[in-house]
Amino acid sequence: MPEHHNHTHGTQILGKRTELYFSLLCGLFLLLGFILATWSTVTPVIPLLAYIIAYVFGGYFITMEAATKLRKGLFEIDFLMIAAALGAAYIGSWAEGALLLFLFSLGHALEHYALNKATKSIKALSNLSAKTALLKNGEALKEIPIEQLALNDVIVVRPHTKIAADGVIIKGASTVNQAPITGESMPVDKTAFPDLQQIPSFSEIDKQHLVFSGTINGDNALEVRVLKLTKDSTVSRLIRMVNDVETQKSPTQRRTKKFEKIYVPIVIAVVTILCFAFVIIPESFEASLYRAITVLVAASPCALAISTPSAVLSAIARAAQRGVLIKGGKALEDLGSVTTIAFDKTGTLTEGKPSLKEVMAFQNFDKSELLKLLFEVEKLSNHPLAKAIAQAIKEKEQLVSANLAANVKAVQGKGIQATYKNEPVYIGNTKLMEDAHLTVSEAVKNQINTQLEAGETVMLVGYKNDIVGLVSVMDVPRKTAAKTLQRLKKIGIKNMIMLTGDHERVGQAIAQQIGLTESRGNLLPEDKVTAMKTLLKHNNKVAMVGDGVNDAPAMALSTVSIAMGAAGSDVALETADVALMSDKLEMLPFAIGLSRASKRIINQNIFISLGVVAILVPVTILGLTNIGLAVLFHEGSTIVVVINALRLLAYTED
Ligand SMILES: Nc1ncnc2c1ncn2[C@@H]1O[C@H](COP(=O)(O)OP(=O)(O)OP(=O)(O)O)[C@@H](O)[C@H]1O
Ligand SMILES: [Zn+2]
Repeated sequence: MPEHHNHTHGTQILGKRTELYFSLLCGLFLLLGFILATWSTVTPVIPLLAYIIAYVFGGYFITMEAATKLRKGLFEIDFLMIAAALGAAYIGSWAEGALLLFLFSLGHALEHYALNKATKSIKALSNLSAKTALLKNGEALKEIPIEQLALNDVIVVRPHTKIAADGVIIKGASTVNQAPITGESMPVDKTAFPDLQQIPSFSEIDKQHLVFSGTINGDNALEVRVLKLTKDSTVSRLIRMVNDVETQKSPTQRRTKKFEKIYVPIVIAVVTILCFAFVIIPESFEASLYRAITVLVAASPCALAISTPSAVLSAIARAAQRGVLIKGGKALEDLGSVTTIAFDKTGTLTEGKPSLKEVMAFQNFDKSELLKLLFEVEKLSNHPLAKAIAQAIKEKEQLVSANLAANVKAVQGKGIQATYKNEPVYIGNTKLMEDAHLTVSEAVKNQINTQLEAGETVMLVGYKNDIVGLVSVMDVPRKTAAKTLQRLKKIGIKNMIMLTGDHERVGQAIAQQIGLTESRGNLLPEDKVTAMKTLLKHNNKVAMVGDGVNDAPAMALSTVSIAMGAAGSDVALETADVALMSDKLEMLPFAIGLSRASKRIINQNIFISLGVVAILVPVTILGLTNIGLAVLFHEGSTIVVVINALRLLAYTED
């Protein structure tokens, strides 16, 4: 029953650990009672008194929980435990009853302690943020609480201090330790945004100019323009999301819960029947009751209840330490069971920062005019191809923006349309030209093929009813891509498929270089959806790794969506099931390996919990053990299961 492990009912008079102290006090009075009872000269009333006090301390929290649940009409483990303890008292086995309450409450206090430990690394995130910021006001600096920061405020970040807000660097260059958010241990180089006149929105700025609240500045001072309020910062949202994660149940958790719903009433029924065993077999009512209570203890599915949530939480905590946000038990279990992964190409398997290869003018169109057109139009688009083209031309030609382009509209999977000097312009693939009723001549087609042959991504430029030029770029695979895919294969991923909007041939070339099993090109976003549907039909569970640029619909459809570089992308962070905060593809085998390990541990835990019950129940029914041993094994398995789950906190890839 995961709920009762997540919060405590009743008093907290001894602070956060009241539950633990109460349990220890219970144990203390139990011991006292035991000593007094064996000390023959005292009257039996005195040890009894000690046992009663032990009952009060041991039973307090359990009774509170049982009562809350009873009010909701739920009979759960706590209720069973109270019944067992009261029954033990009735038959005069006060010591055993007190032992039961002691171990049960200790077990639970330890569970809570363990779970707190698991959530601690996540909760530590909330301590990440700086408390104050150095606000720059003209030349004056003023220290203010971060909550008072407003958008577009400029703050100064001194060397080796925490960055107090999400924003863009406007002055200075430094290295920043982003480990708290992305899990990357290497500091990242950051520079000022080049064009302070026109600062785009947060998610359109290249990450080398962005800083995040909670990360740590290196050797040089920075000036940062605040682009997000404290409550909306990446770290605040991370904390919020991780807190939500705890309340989402995994499929196994739901299944065990369902099982308990049927199982617990059966236990109650069997135990009730056992109370009347004396009717059939020659024994006293007390003997029957004793057996019934022992069976009750043995049959309680306490370990089962804690086995999955403790593993899920430990795994999520471990992932968070490495900059991987897994949003709940379902995502974790799905990720642990996929054997098929679909990848987006641009920005996922490739760097996403293509270099400009060729700019070619046709039809006597002036080349420098073509360059200018490309720069003006592409700088208005935030597609990675557009960014690369605009940036490269700008640097090469030393262009400054003249704002000659307007009305930019992205045509998904095809390119963009806009106006340049008030005339319609189209930049994109052949499909886009066809849509615009521009005929692609044989000569142009041949030129496209030449470029494709070299592995370049080709785009055409249609302007004033003519195809006036061609531009090609080349994106390179991430350095770690090939190795990562190899590792994925090793841990059991069978199908790795690339879904790209780029030309089939470019896709094939990249796929071969890095070792994908399959590549599909020329896909519009809706084709990616269709491809995903087909994959799901054949493989049942499919993960999709992407950046959300043109693959959001396909990602949404996948069993488990994985966003890369989520630290800079609001949408990806919010919508993906798993977010790799860093841009590091190599975190994928870690995340999947961890998920698989969790699945294994969950299965082991369920096996242990059910196994102990399966052995203990017949043994107790046959009267082969006493209540003390039943208590020891029952609570022992709970503790074993929790410790097994905690191993995930130390998970590393082999
Ligand atoms: N802003 C743009 N400027 C020029 N061409 C574009 C632009 N956006 C898209 N295109 C053209 O449309 C094609 C498909 O784009 P899309 O965004 O679907 O995929 P992609 O970025 O090439 O690859 P992936 O699907 O792997 O991310 C591109 O290959 C390019 O030819
Ligand atoms: Zn429990």
